[in-house]
Amino acid sequence: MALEAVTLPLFITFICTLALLKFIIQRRSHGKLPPLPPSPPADPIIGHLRYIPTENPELKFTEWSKTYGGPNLLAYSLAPLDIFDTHIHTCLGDVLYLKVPNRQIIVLNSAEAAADLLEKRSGNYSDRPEFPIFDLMGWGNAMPFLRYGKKFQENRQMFQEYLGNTKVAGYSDMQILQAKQLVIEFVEGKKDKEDILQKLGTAIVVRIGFGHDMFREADPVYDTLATKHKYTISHCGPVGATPVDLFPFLRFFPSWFPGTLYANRARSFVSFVRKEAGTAKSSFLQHHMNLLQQEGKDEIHEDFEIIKAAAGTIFAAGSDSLWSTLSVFLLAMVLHPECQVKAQEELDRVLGNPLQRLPDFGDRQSLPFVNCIVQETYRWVAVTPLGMNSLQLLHQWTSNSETSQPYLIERQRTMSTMACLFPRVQLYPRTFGPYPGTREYTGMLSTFNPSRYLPTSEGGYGEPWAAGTFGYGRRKCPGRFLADSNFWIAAATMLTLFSIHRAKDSSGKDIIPEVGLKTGLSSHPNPYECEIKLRNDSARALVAEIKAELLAMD
Ligand code: HEM
Repeated sequence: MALEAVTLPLFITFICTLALLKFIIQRRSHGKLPPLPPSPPADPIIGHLRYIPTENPELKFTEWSKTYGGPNLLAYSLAPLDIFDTHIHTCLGDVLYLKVPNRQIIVLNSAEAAADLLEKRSGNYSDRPEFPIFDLMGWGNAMPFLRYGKKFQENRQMFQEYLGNTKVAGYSDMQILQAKQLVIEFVEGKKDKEDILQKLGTAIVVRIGFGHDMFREADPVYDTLATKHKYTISHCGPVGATPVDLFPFLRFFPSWFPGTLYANRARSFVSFVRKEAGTAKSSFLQHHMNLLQQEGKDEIHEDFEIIKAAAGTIFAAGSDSLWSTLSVFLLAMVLHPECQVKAQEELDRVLGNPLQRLPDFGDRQSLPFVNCIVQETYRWVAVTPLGMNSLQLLHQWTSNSETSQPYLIERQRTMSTMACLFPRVQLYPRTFGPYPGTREYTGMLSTFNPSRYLPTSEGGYGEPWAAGTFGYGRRKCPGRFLADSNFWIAAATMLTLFSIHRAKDSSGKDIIPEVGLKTGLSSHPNPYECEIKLRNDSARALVAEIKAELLAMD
């Protein structure tokens, strides 16, 4: 008893001394370390939670960057300071530090800052944080949400094999056919333009992922996919920022508990993609299932789940992103008829005037201005798969602490790159040299100007393609070759055949759409109106040929 009376206080004193020593050592070592990147004022405990808007947070980040952001000196330890020129002090801030409960965020506001970390040190910045909301939806095995490790690398390999540049070249006939179907749907005018664009985005990835060919008219698989997917994208909240993401324990609480709304919506989402998909034609799913069977693995094997998740990812990551990109393209054409005219002059030179044929992939090199429109669409309003609302998927730091001058970044400080802010970096004189005229960046309203990429001898600014459309480093979009070729052929075909006009109001005046993005799992332009008409008689004749070709295939 007496011994216990002595040992307990001794033990408590020992523990307290250890804790005190640890605290002193940490304070000392942190004293020597550089500070965190600059940060706007925050609340105690909840940090910036109250100040990060759920709608278009990227605009707030831009505003904060101007006031609080620090220069991109993350590369300090990789390169000598003189790589930064004298404009550095006048630049908008490249790097911001934000804190919300359970998560610390480094916002990289420029392509250089993003490349410095996510590309040059991608070995360290390729992890992902946990996304409980997607676990609940049954997407825990889907590549975008996988932690960096063996499973991720195996997934990545599967994607690269099926969606690599050479493999995608083999899908060109199917992509051209889908672009033709898109044309006919516009000419028939039976459906809303967004439904037509969504169907194109879906048809291609469903064919590649699951081997299902979508019919032009009602298709039960498509109808289920479209309805359920629309529900999901509009009900799951901002990725990585729902209450359930920030406080994972909420998923275990009953539905009436505040904050569990997202979890309940997610629970009600079934992984319908896997059930609905047919596997009749050669596809990603069929190819990998055959491989599993050859290895003697049956349907309850863990690898089977991984393959189903990968095929589901092709659909989820690929369909909306193409749909949104096409919608942004039409919006740009409505707002900038001068770009349309210039592209059509180029198309007429290559395809004949009157038109002799539709464009195909072999024409891409001969159509520089069409290519500029494609690249400017990516830059102007950035869309990301799975709707990061211009925030790319969070990259997470893997090792213990990063002490690169002048900022300290520790483990669990989650990296978030901002696609929407990459355009802004192009205003920096230090990046691309001085420009004529003043160009003010105002978020996503920045000027749509495809000529910026043309050489100065042709009246352009000679800018390189904007960085970051498909992400950075080891998590860069594996579907980028497919996405880019899908978008290119659809855009080139539409420009060849159609003129895209502003709709008129009741008094006959042009309706000029406003540019804005929806927030949710998918970043999509706000609804806008436009008129799509055949451009001339030769376009009409080509459409009649396409119709006959498609009818013969039915
Ligand atoms: C215009 C269309 C598309 C755009 C703009 C786009 C863009 C992106 C971006 C920005 C990321 C995040 C990269 C990062 O974390 O650094 C990403 C990831 C991803 N994308 Fe795409 N993407 C598109 C189409 C597609 C398509 C068609 C597919 C599949 C067929 C696809 C599959 C994926 C996957 C699986 C990931 C996750 C990669 C990982 O976590 O390692 N994407 N995409």
